Amino acid sequence: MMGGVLLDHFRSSAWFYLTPVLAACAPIGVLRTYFNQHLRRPVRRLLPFLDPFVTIDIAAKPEDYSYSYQGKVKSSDAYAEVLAYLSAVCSREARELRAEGAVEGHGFVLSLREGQEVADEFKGVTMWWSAVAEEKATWRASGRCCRLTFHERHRRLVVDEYLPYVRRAGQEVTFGNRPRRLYSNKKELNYHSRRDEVWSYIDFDHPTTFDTLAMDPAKKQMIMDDLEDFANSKDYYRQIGKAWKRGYLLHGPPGTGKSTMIAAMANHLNYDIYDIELTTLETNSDLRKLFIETTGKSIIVIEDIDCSLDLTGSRATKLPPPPAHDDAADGNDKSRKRRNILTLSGLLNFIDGLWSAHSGERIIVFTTNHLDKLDPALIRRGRMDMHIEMSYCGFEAFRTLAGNYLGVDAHPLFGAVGELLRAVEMTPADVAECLMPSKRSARDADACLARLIDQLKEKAAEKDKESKAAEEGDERDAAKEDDKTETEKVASMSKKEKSEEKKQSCRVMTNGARSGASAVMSVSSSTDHYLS
Ligand SMILES: Nc1ncnc2c1ncn2[C@@H]1O[C@H](COP(=O)(O)OP(=O)(O)OP(=O)(O)O)[C@@H](O)[C@H]1O
Ligand SMILES: [Mg+2]
Repeated sequence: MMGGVLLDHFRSSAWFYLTPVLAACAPIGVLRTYFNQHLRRPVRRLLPFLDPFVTIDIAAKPEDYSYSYQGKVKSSDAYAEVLAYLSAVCSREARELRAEGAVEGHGFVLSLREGQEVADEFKGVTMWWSAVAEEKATWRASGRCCRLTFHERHRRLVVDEYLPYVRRAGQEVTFGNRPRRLYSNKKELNYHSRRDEVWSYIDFDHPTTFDTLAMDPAKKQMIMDDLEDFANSKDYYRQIGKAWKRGYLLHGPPGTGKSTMIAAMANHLNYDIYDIELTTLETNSDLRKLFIETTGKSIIVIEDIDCSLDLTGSRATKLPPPPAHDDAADGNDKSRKRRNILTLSGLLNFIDGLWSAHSGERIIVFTTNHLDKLDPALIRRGRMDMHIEMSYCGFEAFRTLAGNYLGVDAHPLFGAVGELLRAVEMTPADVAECLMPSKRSARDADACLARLIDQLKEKAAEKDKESKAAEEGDERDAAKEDDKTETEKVASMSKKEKSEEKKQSCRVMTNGARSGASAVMSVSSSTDHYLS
């Protein structure tokens, strides 16, 4: 009775139907265990013989779906670099392409449409790239990926050489496709700030080139050669064990073209510029943070370094005087900051400390109007490899400016200008100002050159006046000096006479008071006092 009730209950429950299914599945589990334990390894060994090709997927979105601050999924760097690399290969070979706006700049990136394949040659080995839809696509990510297929025997070549090469080449394509940038540092930094939070940038579109830069042609050529040599010397720097960076110190009076030279350098090498405003930084770690967030192929500039910081003198941390009432609550924080303030040694580390050996080439440029104010440690060779003096306008520099502003290479007034430039000092900025035609449409060379000659003559007259005044001043000083020497002569004569008198009086006294030495001393000292 009891058994019948239980049987009815079992029949009406789910177990009645599940039990046969479970019984049927049991051998599958047993089989799987058996396969894992005994067959998996030999089968894996056999696989390369059956299918010798290996595939690597480079996904559009990284696994961790990192978000940018606007809430968008950040595209994987590697994927963007591979796409940029493949863009050139695709444009040659593929028949069904997709064109997308480049992540940076205004160009297009050509990529494969899904299911398409292109072949790429590397060191005589053929690699196949195809576009596939990723299996793990989610609502967040489009799930596209580039699949690389190659023969098993080229595994090491692909991993060690080909993939790094593809990334590097992709970075170069991306860099080359976008306009150059002028970065400037933001004021508020914290240790965890990302790159876009420490630097802001605008497109750098400065028209200056070495052709339009006015300076001595031989010096200009030397600088251009040096820059090119540096940019092509990656292996050399590795071989000699030096970080791939070079320092240039530009010094000279205001308006001689130091900033213009930096623009010409950036345009010549096609590098970005990072302009660091030191006065906005508080600590050495701020500087380090900025530096770490710079990229290769860049010029890091600190303008007017003598004014930016008190960097002269000792390398020791210079602590500002403590505030009068530093309340306990924020006292710790303040004192921590004060102990870690931006120092000369911090700056030296920035130039050639260990962490300056960042990937990629970097040029560091300092400018100053006062070379003599800088600490020798800061500008010694090796740190600032090349010292470039930007000087007043010479004739060759003037000819460049005349070409730029007036479009003339020769003119009857050039001779007069040349002579005057030899006699007076005028900065290229001032010369350029004179050569700027009042009406841009009509470049009136005669009028501009005549204006320049007038200015130069004015300067020459001023210089004459100054030198005459200086000569007169010198003569007056010399006359004063003569008067002074006369008076001094008289004074010294009377001093001599008086000391003679004193000696005689002493002799008299000594003779008179042979018995007491102290008496002699007192007399002589009172005589001295009198004389003085
Ligand atoms: N060597 C030069 N070649 C061409 N243009 C020049 C040159 N020097 C100066 N100029 C002109 O003068 C302007 C000012 O020059 P620039 O700002 O480069 O001078 P600077 O040496 O950096 O001055 P400062 O020391 O005041 O910063 C430039 O915009 C440019 O038009
Ligand atoms: Mg300047």
